[in-house]
Amino acid sequence: MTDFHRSKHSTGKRGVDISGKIAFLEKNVLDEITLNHIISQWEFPEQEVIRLSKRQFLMPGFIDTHTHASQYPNAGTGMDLPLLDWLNKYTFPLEQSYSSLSFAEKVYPIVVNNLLRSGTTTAVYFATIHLESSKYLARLVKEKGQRGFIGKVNMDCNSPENYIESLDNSVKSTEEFVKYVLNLEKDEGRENGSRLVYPIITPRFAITCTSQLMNSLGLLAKKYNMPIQSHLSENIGEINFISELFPHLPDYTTVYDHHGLLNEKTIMAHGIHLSSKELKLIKERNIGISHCPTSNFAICSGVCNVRQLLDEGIKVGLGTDLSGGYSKSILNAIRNANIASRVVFMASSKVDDKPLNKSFPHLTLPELTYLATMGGAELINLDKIIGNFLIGKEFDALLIDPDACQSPLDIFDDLEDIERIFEKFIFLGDERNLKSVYVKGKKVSGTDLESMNLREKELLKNLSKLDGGNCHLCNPNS
Ligand SMILES: O=c1[nH]c(=O)c2nc[nH]c2[nH]1
Ligand SMILES: [Zn+2]
Repeated sequence: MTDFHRSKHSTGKRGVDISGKIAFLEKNVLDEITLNHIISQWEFPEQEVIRLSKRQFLMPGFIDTHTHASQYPNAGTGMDLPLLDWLNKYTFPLEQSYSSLSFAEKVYPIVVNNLLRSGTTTAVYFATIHLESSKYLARLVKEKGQRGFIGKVNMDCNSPENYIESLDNSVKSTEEFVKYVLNLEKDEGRENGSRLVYPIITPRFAITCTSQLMNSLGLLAKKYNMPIQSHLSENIGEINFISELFPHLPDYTTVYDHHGLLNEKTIMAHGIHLSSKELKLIKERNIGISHCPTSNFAICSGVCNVRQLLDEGIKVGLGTDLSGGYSKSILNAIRNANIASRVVFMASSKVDDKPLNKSFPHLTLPELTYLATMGGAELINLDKIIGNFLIGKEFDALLIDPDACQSPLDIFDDLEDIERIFEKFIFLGDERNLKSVYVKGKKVSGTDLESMNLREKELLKNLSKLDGGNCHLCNPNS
């Protein structure tokens, strides 16, 4: 039996307390007598105990360390071109549409709802260059109860004429955006735990930012002690263009360093084609790499050697990189990170030297799970607050139901233990298995009825075959 509890009433110690923090953990609660003992010991009301069924379990929420909310409408399309052509043909024209706030109002709620539904409790977002639409995304993330880092994108060169900012405007509107996001939670005392939404400085990449803009953004990040995100070493054409633009600097990583953009709060997406000198600099500056394998495969950017990054002691998290990556789901990123690590191994070994039937250094299930949770928390410097279930951390969690209605997992009772069920969820599961999604102790999404609005319920009812499974939709009496 596994139970947890959330109390709103008392300041006494609780499973998950009123500020959404984990107040205690108890092991081996195997019968009602022990449970009742714990209930009275911790003084919480019986009706607030949530009992998990035999095979249900909790895991930390997923952290998507790199995604473009604005590119969501393109997800699943446009995979026929490499990065720079892909940006020009598909991505910039879509992003330009967010000059209209009403376009953002149509798209962004769908993005945030869908990421939450996929178990992404924290997302690090790129918006677009547009101030009002970016502010709207930050408001929305907070309203929906997701944890988020929101970046107003900066681009003042090498960009389409209808999707570019002046240097002056870019810096001014970024500072306004930062102040706006910082003020969103101004009235909510920090005794309620960490904030939910943070601004993040977002030079798109060194191709679309002048030296003056990058310098100014580095100073702004310093002034407000803010994180920074960008793209690094994703594609060979991109790297060649960088060396044409910055011939006086030795490599791509140094370009960012030279402009004051690398520190322990910097997240760089991709980092596929890095030299050993660049790896050394990345380690020295303690920046994190967001590994985006779905995108790396989809637009043929390359295969990132995550084992090497980890061996160098570099922080790594996972990113979906919508819409270079076609999937919004971190489960999908985990699966592609697994494949990428095997591709790296197979490409680097002669089958004669290292027979594939011996153990090989692909990423393991614990490592993949780590990248999707604690690894991400380290990148965003929230590793003391979220990422696992230590006492005192905030409860960002997924309640997984392997037996959910129309679950893609088949469980064979005679064969399974919890490790196998967990592995099956990671490789076969999807949002149908996410019964509840919690951020800071509050349920923000999930398949159970209470968390859905009417439209969502109708939609799910239509999708469901009403085949007598065990969810409320299939079986209203259950
Ligand atoms: O995958 C990517 N998506 C983008 O939108 C982008 N912009 C610069 N570099 C990029 N890479
Ligand atoms: Zn990206």
